[in-house]
Amino acid sequence: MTKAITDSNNSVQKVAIVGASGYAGAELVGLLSKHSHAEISHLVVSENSDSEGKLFSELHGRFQGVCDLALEAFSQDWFDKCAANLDVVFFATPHDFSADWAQAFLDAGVKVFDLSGGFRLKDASDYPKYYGFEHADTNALAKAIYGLAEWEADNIANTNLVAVPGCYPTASLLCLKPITTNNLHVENSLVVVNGISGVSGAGRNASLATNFNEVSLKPYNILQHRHQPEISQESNVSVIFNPHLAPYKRGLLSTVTLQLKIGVTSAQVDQAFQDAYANTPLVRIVKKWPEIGNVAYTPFADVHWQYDEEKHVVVVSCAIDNVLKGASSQAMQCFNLSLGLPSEYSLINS
Ligand SMILES: NC(=O)C1=CN([C@@H]2O[C@H](COP(=O)(O)OP(=O)(O)OC[C@H]3O[C@@H](n4cnc5c(N)ncnc54)[C@H](OP(=O)(O)O)[C@@H]3O)[C@@H](O)[C@H]2O)C=CC1
Ligand SMILES: CC(=O)N[C@@H](CCC(=O)OP(=O)(O)O)C(=O)O
Repeated sequence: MTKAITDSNNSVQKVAIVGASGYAGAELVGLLSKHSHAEISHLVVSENSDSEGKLFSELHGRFQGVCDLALEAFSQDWFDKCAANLDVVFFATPHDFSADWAQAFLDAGVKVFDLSGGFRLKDASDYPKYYGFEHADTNALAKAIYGLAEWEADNIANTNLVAVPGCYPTASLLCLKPITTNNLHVENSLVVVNGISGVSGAGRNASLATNFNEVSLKPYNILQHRHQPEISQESNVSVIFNPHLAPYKRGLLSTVTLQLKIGVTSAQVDQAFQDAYANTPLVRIVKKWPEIGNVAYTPFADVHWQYDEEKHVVVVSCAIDNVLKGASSQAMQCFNLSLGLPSEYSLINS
């Protein structure tokens, strides 16, 4: 049963979205436009963007009449003029932009919700290896809170810097954490995570590799994807991560396989998932294997598992919309938690 959504908070936050011309930023603009505690002050793109000066709704036609603000170009001047009047900024930008600019917004008293990977990894030395740049701000990195909404609600509510999880990590961790936080798995055993994503996961800028005519179904970035250390860090197990790209627009599915300790029963496994998700309206325990078609364009995550008690193997699968639960709607959940609202506020029944 879904819990009632309470709203005793009267504050209205002035927000800016940097990266509003992109896929994740655009979804966020749509969600924030109907949020009763948000007033969109600025929509921002890069300094030399082709989109500067265009109306947001000109670029993303389905938001005509929903948000018709003009896109502004980010620069030091923009920051000096606008940051002090903001309460909140969302970065839906490249990872290095977030790493470079978060502290400046924090110093100006602005809460930061970063949808990129700029603040997700605790070990700064992973940034050159997995992201291709030295992290500019290891102090802020150490303070950032990982924004997996169903698992980190209290920490998210008490920070000014949220690292919103990656899309594959969101689905993978929702599968893994009920098992690993209860220590049901065999320590140091092989944990395999297979992920599959539609092409919107690669962002809006055209590239041959993500051109619809070029994409069939194939693994990519095997044994080197930047989400491997993120999933391992947040599940506390070292995982093998196998991402796949498929020819559809929206949605992502992650299926994980773990070896459980001898003696672990089906009842224990079921209980671990019930304890985690019985009261989380946006994570649905479903009775059949999850389908992308049931979650695409929604903020829901659908989770299902099967345990073989004789082989001690559990397989868990989770489907999400990569741009929503994998990015923008999870950022909204974090924003809600920071305001003391239920994380699903304005995301369901609205
Ligand atoms: N797509 C997805 O499924 C997911 C994306 N994310 C993350 O969200 C972020 C955005 O992703 P996505 O929307 O897909 O990417 P897009 O490529 O679609 O959009 C990127 C946005 O960032 C803006 N931008 C680029 N450089 C700068 C800069 N230097 N200063 C200010 N703005 C800049 C672009 O504006 P313009 O080009 O007009 O200048 C554009 O609005 C990324 O970090 C991504 O990893 C996270 C989870 C899932
Ligand atoms: C299909 C595709 O290319 N997906 C992207 C991941 C999505 C994304 O934008 O990454 P974050 O979740 O880390 O922000 C990739 O594999 O790099």
